[in-house]
Amino acid sequence: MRKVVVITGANSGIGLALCERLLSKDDQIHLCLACRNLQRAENARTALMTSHPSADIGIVQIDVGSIKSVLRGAKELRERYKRIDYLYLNAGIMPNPRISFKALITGLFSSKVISMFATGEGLLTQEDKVTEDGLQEVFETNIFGHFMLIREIEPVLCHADGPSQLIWTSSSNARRSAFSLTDYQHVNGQESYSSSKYAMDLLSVALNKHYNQQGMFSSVVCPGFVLTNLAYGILPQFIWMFIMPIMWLVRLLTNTFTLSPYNGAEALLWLFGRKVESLDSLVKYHSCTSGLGNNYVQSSKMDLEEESSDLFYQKILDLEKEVRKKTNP
Ligand SMILES: NC(=O)C1=CN([C@@H]2O[C@H](COP(=O)(O)OP(=O)(O)OC[C@H]3O[C@@H](n4cnc5c(N)ncnc54)[C@H](OP(=O)(O)O)[C@@H]3O)[C@@H](O)[C@H]2O)C=CC1
Ligand SMILES: CC(C)CCC[C@@H](C)[C@H]1CC[C@H]2C3=C(CC[C@]12C)[C@@]1(C)CCC(=O)C[C@@H]1CC3
Repeated sequence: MRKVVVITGANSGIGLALCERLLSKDDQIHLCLACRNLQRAENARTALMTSHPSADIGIVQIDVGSIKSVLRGAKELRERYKRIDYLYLNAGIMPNPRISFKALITGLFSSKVISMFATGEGLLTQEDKVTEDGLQEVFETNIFGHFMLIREIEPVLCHADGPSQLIWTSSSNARRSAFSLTDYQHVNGQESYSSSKYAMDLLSVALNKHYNQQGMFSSVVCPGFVLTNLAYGILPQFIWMFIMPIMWLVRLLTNTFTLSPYNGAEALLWLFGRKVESLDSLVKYHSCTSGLGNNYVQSSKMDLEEESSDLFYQKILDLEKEVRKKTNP
């Protein structure tokens, strides 16, 4: 039977590169592009069909920043598929990013220069806003919408006849100090992206604890720094192209400058087909590119305590209840 692979945010960047690479690895899969914009999803399907003419590709409209859309999209997935083998939780935003050039210049002359390039720590702030659902946009898009999607399609993800995998696109920018259990949506602060990506680590650990016995396994990936629409929101594309030689030099310092979506998708692809017994819930998988341009996957321990993961899980379950009450009074 064909493996069913659903990917959110599949129409561009890392998501689209992952689709290309999955089809090259296994052309027998059924790929489902879960995107908010149908025209962009159609364009992506056309591009994928050009390189893989016999590919089996479906589309489902899901805006993970809208509860209504997630519920509608999830219903469609439940009706369409008996089982989903892989769910890549990849869609993500970093709205209104601002670089602190002062921090960048200071960082260049400090001992933290390598970690600054690897994680972007201290260099970026964002401006978040409240959605129609009354949630912080970055939290809802990057985390909560995806969580609701998982909960809604649980019946097709959890089965006795073989495991299913959840694979989150997190970030090296995920930082414990940007996250607070008392402000898990990051209402107060300007590092909503970093906070949401840290929350992803906490959630993945909790999901493993609650769902492994039901056959569902969750992993977290860091794709490195990749030049995609997300990066073009930080600096215009022509500037990135102009400083490309500098970025290749930075690659000599840190293997996290993967730069191309193809390279960034390395660890996401590596997890496809991996035996779930070999995965460690407390580990993140990093896409890495060497100075010579070779790709490989590296793992690192997550910076968290299981107790925080449990507490966050309880909070997200409470929020789910509240949101469901509002949606179906
Ligand atoms: N680029 C980088 O350096 C890094 C990126 N990441 C993560 O990788 C993931 C993919 O981003 P990347 O490929 O870089 O950037 P892109 O902007 O190219 O891709 C983001 C994808 O997410 C989709 N998306 C955004 N908001 C929503 C929404 N509300 N509902 C459904 N889909 C949505 C976008 O759709 P649309 O085209 O309609 O906007 C797009 O397909 C993100 O989670 C990002 O945080 C992690 C580490 C580094
Ligand atoms: C000369 C150039 C190399 C200078 C670029 C400086 C910064 C704009 C970048 C250095 C590290 C980058 C980075 C990200 C954004 C751009 C940088 C801060 C991310 C935060 C983008 C989104 C992520 O998920 C992680 C990235 C880490 C590295």
